Amino acid sequence: MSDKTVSIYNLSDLDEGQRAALLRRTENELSQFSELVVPIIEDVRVRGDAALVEFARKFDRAAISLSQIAVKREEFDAAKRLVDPALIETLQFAAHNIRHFHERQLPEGLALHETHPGVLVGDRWTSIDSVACYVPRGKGSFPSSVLMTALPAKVAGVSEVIVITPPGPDGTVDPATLVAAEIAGVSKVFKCGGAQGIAAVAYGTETVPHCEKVVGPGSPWVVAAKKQLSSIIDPGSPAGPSELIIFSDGSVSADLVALDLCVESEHGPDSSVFFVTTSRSFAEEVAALLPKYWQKMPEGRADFSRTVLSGTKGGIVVADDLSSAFAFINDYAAEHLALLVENAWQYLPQIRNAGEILLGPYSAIAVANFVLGPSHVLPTGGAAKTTSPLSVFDFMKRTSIASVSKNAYVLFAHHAESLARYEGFAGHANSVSAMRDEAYGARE
Ligand SMILES: NC(=O)c1ccc[n+]([C@@H]2O[C@H](COP(=O)([O-])OP(=O)(O)OC[C@H]3O[C@@H](n4cnc5c(N)ncnc54)[C@H](O)[C@@H]3O)[C@@H](O)[C@H]2O)c1
Ligand SMILES: N[C@H](CO)Cc1c[nH]c[nH+]1
Ligand SMILES: [Zn+2]
Repeated sequence: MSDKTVSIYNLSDLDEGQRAALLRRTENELSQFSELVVPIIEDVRVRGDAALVEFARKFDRAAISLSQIAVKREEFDAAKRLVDPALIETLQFAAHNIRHFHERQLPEGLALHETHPGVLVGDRWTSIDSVACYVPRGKGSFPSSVLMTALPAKVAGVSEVIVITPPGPDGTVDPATLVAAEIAGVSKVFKCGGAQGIAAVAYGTETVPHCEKVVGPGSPWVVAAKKQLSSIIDPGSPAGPSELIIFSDGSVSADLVALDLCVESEHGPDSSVFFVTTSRSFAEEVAALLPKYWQKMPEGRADFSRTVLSGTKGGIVVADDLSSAFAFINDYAAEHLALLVENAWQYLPQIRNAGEILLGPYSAIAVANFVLGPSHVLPTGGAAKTTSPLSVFDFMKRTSIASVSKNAYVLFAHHAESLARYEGFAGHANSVSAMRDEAYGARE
């Protein structure tokens, strides 16, 4: 047991520096990881599979051989025998909801509008060619993350979807992760995690194919490697250590708030979890309840939660009024935001920045993490200010399409020539004027 106590901050007592420190996440402090991943990445670039085998031994304590990097058919079959059928049913339930949610997101393949007679402009959406889904395995296993990344990619139509994940010390992939991959229609799974896994899909190795993009959550090693390799592979939006802000006006029980504070704080000491409220007495009530719920958790997880909630990356924030509470929430731009209040819809207009907003106690954070439908891979580290949750759009690209008829060309050529001459582009101007003359000629 530990004597750590939950941090309680009075927002109005904080100076600018202290407030800014609360908004900072582990992910924003990547410098030590950024340096350490450089030799790992370089080694994978130069030595490929041989480096992956060595790093699996060093960082995952897994003695795998070159021929064991790619998961074999027999390993999928063995995994299915090992996983409880009830859990397989749950994975199928989650997959159904995730697939359904993302199918509804799909844009029209080709959407054109006539802006002038004879002028069609619009967008064509096509899928990207290949993607690697990173599935973590350091402080737990994440079959749910397979579904939350691979299914949107599959729905988007990506033809090559692979999974990379660290091997366990026995050299195997977590069995439920393999079952989830099969449910998602992914047959290529590779045993490589951390920075070395990201380098493998960026450069390609003898066994691991190069991919156009890598998505999925991961430890700071993964996040730092993605940043480092962003000119070689599209690293997607950041998905670092889990984050949660709970807001409550006191209209639900303090127990409910305390229980949900334990949710994302149990991921690891690098997670960030805050409870924001305007009531000091409610804050103290929630803080006093936390030890009761830590006792109901395994010591390792309880210790992560205590560390987060009693440190500087978590705790309870007491605001003087609702407007300063929501100002903090919007500045923070949390990955997950839970409104634990009776009438949650009333607060929705106050929130501009969050990866997801869970309205009311039944739209529970744990339900959203696993089975609701929207992907649990959401922007972390404050990126929710400018980026969106993982969706089919991460696996598709938009191409502008335009078609101008001969008759419509005359008007457009006239205006294009004006701008071309103003900007000093004679080649541009000549090309439209010559073509316009030809079009005029054709009309006369
Ligand atoms: N944002 C999301 O959607 C989401 C979802 C699930 C999990 N998460 C987060 O993902 C993270 C998962 O992290 P994790 O650690 O459990 O798994 P991980 O697979 O991301 O990291 C483990 C790997 O890191 C590498 N590593 C560990 N120590 C190292 C060292 N000293 N030097 C070099 N490499 C080293 C190893 O390769 C190891 O396999 C957690 O922070 C969790 O909060 C986020
Ligand atoms: N909290 C993670 C996303 O931030 C999702 C997850 C998976 N398993 C447990 N939690
Ligand atoms: Zn979680």
